[in-house]
Amino acid sequence: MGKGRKRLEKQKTSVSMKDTWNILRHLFRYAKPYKVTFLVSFIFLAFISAITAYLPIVIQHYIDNYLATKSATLAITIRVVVFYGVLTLLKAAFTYAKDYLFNTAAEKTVANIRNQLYGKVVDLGMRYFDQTPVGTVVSRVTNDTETIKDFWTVFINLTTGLFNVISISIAMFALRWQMALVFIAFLPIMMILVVVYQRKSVLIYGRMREALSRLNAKLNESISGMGIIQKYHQEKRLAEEFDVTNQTYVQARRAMYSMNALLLMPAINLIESFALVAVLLIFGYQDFVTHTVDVGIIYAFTSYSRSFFQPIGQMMNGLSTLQDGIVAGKRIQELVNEQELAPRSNEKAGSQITEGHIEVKNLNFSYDGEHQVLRDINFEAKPGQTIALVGQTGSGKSSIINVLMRFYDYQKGEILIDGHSLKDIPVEEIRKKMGLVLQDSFLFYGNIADNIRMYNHEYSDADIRAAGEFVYADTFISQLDKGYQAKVIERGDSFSAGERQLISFARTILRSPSILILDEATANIDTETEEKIQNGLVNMRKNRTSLIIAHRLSTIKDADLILVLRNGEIIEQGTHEDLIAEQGTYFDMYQLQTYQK
Ligand SMILES: Nc1ncnc2c1ncn2[C@@H]1O[C@H](COP(=O)(O)OP(=O)(O)OP(=O)(O)O)[C@@H](O)[C@H]1O
Repeated sequence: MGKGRKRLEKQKTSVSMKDTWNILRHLFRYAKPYKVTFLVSFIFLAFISAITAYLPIVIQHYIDNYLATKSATLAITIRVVVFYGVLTLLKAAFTYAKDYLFNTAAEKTVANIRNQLYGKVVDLGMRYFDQTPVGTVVSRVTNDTETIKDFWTVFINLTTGLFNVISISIAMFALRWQMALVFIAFLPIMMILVVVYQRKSVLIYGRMREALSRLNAKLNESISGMGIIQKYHQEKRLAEEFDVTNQTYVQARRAMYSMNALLLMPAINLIESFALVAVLLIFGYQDFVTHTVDVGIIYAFTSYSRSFFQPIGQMMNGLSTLQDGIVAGKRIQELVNEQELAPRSNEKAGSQITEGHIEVKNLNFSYDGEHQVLRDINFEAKPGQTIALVGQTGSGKSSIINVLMRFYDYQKGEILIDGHSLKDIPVEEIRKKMGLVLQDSFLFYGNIADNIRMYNHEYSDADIRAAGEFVYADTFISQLDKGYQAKVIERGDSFSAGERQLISFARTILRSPSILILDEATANIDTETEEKIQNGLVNMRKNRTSLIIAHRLSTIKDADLILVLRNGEIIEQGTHEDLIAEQGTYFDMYQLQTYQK
């Protein structure tokens, strides 16, 4: 498994308008279960905007109707202060509620995306993992979903800005529509600024992301190849290369901040000041001509100018995050739509495995549809028989197992188990009745007992122990301080390959499969463990059909049938004695191994 060529991740940084809509619709689908929470937070937002627009009117009213006319009493002042204070408190409380609700819903949405992506990943076929680097899959489920979270934050900021612009416009029109028009007149200039910024930022941020991903790739490659780097004194060369990539990234960032320094806040502040100056000029002129300008109104417009233009600045600031979010959303969508699923069965047929009678007829198989890996494979394993697969590396032994276990679909020929096509047997039934032990047995973080029961609590501790004893794993496990409760670190790195395989035997035998499929460990195993493994194997093979990939020919001398493979074809078959007598490839291999010993 996993020997195929990996496809390189394409760095897509721009997305068309049509795709953007599609992606947004897709992202909103994940938010659907939390729509009520989102809606309530938007209602709070509407109230907050209304209060923001209304607060200056309270002051304006007080100035123009009481202060300017010198009719303000202490009672009136206290009433205004209390009213203003209550509104401000309400705004603060609503802001808390809005932020809390919105963030809760956003976090849940992202968690939902992550769960669904993980669900999809474990459903994908091995072909997908052959073609996709692990880092890419990890990045989809972690980084891209994090980017979506930032995307939601910018989304709420944008909505806040929009609500503010609308409510402030209404307030301004209600106070002095002519003045409101002055502000609105500046909007097209703002829009031009937004478009210019957007065009420039797409390029600059694209360059920045690309430089960053190259930086990450360099680091990644260096860490995985550290042994070779140090062995061949490549440190200096790589450090120089890293520096070049690093400089490109720094340059891209410099372009980014000089663009932001120019186009973001300074430009917006300038426009805001122009709008304010225009308003003051018009007010001043009116006052000069008619002597009717109210000071309170000037106050109100001064405070509106800030709340009106600032959100547009925030919006520009968030554009790149939005773009990142869309790109991340696109990748997420691609993964969700990935069709490279694990092979499915014809569930309706629902055939069962009982005896463990395997018939492989004219089997042909290719991983990529181009290179034929198995050609015209034929063999039969009667219930209880042991079949051994031998052959040089790359001859197709693991591929036969991959196909039998339904990790990959086969294209031509047929595999029958107890007379039923393998394609008619539910995958769950295959996984349950066909016990697989791989060369390098994978152990999960936890303890030995959990690794044997595989978190299926139907099995009691006594069952676990019995399985351990049956495969001779018990001897080494009981010598550990905590026995079956001994800790297993990630991948089981604290155990030797042989010990891991023994634990894996126990895991397999506990489920009492009808068929046993075993890829014999090639790793150096001490003779004592080797002996235990062989004894365990003898016990496991009793009364069940076994298919064994053998690297040490001495271990399969008693097999009922030995298949010798070369380039995906069976070139010899028979019992050990038959093949020795034939004096062909098997004979040579056997001689070589015996001689080496
Ligand atoms: N996931 C994959 N995608 C594409 N080609 C693959 C894949 N896995 C194996 N192959 C190719 O299929 C051929 C048979 O490989 P296979 O793993 O079945 O050999 P093997 O006999 O089990 O070898 P070994 O003893 O080294 O494990 C090889 O040419 C190999 O490069």
